Amino acid sequence: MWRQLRLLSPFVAPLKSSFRQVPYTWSLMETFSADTANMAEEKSFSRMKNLFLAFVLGGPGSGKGTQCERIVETYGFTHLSAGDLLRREIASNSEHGAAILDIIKEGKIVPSNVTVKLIQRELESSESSRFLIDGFPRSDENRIAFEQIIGREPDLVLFFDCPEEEMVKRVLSRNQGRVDDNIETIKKRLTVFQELNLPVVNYYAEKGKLHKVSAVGTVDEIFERVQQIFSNYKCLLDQSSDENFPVMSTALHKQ
Ligand SMILES: Nc1ncnc2c1ncn2[C@@H]1O[C@H](COP(=O)(O)OP(=O)(O)OP(=O)(O)O)[C@@H](O)[C@H]1O
Ligand SMILES: Nc1ccn([C@@H]2O[C@H](COP(=O)(O)O)[C@@H](O)[C@H]2O)c(=O)n1
Ligand SMILES: [Mg+2]
Repeated sequence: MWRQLRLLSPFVAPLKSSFRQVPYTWSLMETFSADTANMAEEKSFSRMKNLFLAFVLGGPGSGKGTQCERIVETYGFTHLSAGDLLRREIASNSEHGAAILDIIKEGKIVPSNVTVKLIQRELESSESSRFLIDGFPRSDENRIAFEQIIGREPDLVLFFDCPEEEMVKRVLSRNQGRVDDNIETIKKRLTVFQELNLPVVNYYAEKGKLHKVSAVGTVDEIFERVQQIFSNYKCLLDQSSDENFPVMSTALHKQ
């Protein structure tokens, strides 16, 4: 708003003396301001509509991040890990940083508007046209907030299905210094996974968008399963073709 006022100051100055014109000036400025906001919203809406969005779900340690790395290398997606975005907020001492840290330590879910706004910022500021949104949505509330704020649904949802024992083993041997990689927090995260994440998985299964991938086996074996799935999305992916990454089509033609 103040930026708008500054921009309009040359027009406002000659009117200063005329008291009766002030309300008119204000309403003019508010109209300009509202127009600018509407234009930004329309621009964002039209960008969001044309993106290829894949949600990547799975329990803690199921291998989401590992497989996302492979998908990025092969298909040129941009990887947005909701957990990484939240950890970045903590590291940058931002407004919500301390509260986010407490929630992550407890293995709970951060309020959806915080996470969706972080994702929105990345989607809007990137030049990429295809995104993997990893570890999101973690609850129905997450999913609904995304639909409301971003205004659309994903094109596909990958779900890495992994036995609990294997997930615990992988998390405990991850060694990346994460505050939530300890047995107490893992137990809580597994409960949250059962109670809040799985309903989202079921929601997308009912909508026919879910692709369940067995997360048992080597990284290569699992990635082969992922490639099978992506081969069915060739047309849709080509529509979101990224001039900077023509490898997408090549990789899919190799199938
Ligand atoms: N197929 C696999 N076999 C054995 N170890 C694996 C496999 N895939 C990933 N890992 C290892 O398991 C650990 C967890 O993997 P990753 O970080 O990809 O999981 P994640 O689903 O992203 O977990 P989180 O939700 O906690 O972020 C990592 O140390 C990773 O190297
Ligand atoms: N949609 C999300 C995603 C993550 N969190 C919190 O971050 C923790 C770590 O997430 P990873 O995907 O890196 O495992 C997770 O346990 C949650 O506390 C969230 O709140 N919402
Ligand atoms: Mg991860």
